[in-house]
Amino acid sequence: MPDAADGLPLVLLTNPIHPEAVERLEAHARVVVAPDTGFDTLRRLAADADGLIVRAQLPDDILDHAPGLRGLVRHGVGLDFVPLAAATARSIPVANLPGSNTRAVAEYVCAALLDLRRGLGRLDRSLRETGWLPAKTQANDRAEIGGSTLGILGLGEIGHAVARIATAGFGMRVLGTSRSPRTCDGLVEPVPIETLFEQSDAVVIACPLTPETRGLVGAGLIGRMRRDAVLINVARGPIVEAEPLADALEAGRIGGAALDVFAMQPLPAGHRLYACPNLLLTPHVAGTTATSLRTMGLGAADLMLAVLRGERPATVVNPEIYTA
Ligand SMILES: NC(=O)C1=CN([C@@H]2O[C@H](COP(=O)(O)OP(=O)(O)OC[C@H]3O[C@@H](n4cnc5c(N)ncnc54)[C@H](OP(=O)(O)O)[C@@H]3O)[C@@H](O)[C@H]2O)C=CC1
Ligand SMILES: O=C(O)C(=O)CO
Repeated sequence: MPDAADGLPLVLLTNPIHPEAVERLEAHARVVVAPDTGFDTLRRLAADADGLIVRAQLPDDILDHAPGLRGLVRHGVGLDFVPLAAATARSIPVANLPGSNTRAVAEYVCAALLDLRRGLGRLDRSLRETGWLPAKTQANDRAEIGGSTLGILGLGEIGHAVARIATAGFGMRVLGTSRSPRTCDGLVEPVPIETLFEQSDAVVIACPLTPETRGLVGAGLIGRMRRDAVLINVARGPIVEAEPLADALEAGRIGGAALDVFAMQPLPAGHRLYACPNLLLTPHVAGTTATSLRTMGLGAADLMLAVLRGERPATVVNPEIYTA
């Protein structure tokens, strides 16, 4: 592995990662954790970096500030956090960790679906704040999940995992829309996106953020949802337009929603979404469990060490740099 001035290459982490992963990296590299993820901080620290492990959005021009960078590794799946085209133009390998947090996200989807349907959080707050009210005023008037219809937009790792649990665990009918025709081993009925929104009791967004998916779920599709249907977004905030969603929730035109991701993260204080009824908000944690953090950390460390040894990382997403 080529040496930096003090004998070891420098790996910059945008955020802390699992301690075992840091230990693995430190056997071969110096590790620096950014004190914050402000773009100026990341640009400044990138100046000396040989490798960058990414858990936060990077500025588009980060590579202009990282003359010695030899590889970018995404601690997770979504590639919208990294300037992929710029890295490819500079022949810098980019790798990610497909499947590393799939189960965590699928379990989150189930938790959100159950809470939106059964209202455990709401009932807990009511019991503590108001006391024990007559059962009929507290009863959940929503249908059971079993036998209802789930719609999944994006039938990749997460979509497939959710479909498996929904069919085997809940006995749901599952509809799906994806870029390539997919049935997830026959578990999913492929349908056009309009049908997905019209016929589903719950819609899960599980596709990447791309130019095609940005703003895809707007007033048109939200307006097609059934009155008691719920929307769960675990993918990326900009795929779902916040204003028409807030309008629909406030007017009671849909049954509820759960959002783990937002166009602006952190979701700014005072944002309209905080006041919407029947809305569960979580701070981009669907893919984060003790299990997935260890898997992602060790996976990212191994990919980075491969890059620093001059090897092609196993999950490189811009393989064309090796053939050009
Ligand atoms: N909230 C969180 O903590 C997490 C969020 N995520 C987000 O979830 C996304 C999906 O993750 P994952 O399932 O692991 O990724 P995958 O790449 O396995 O799956 C994404 C799927 O979306 C499909 N897709 C792409 N474009 C469209 C489109 N325009 N319309 C419909 N489907 C489309 C892809 O189709 P095709 O197969 O044809 O390419 C693919 O099947 C990630 O990109 C990331 O942004 C991921 C992990 C954690
Ligand atoms: O893996 C991803 O894309 C995530 O969003 C995890 O935080």
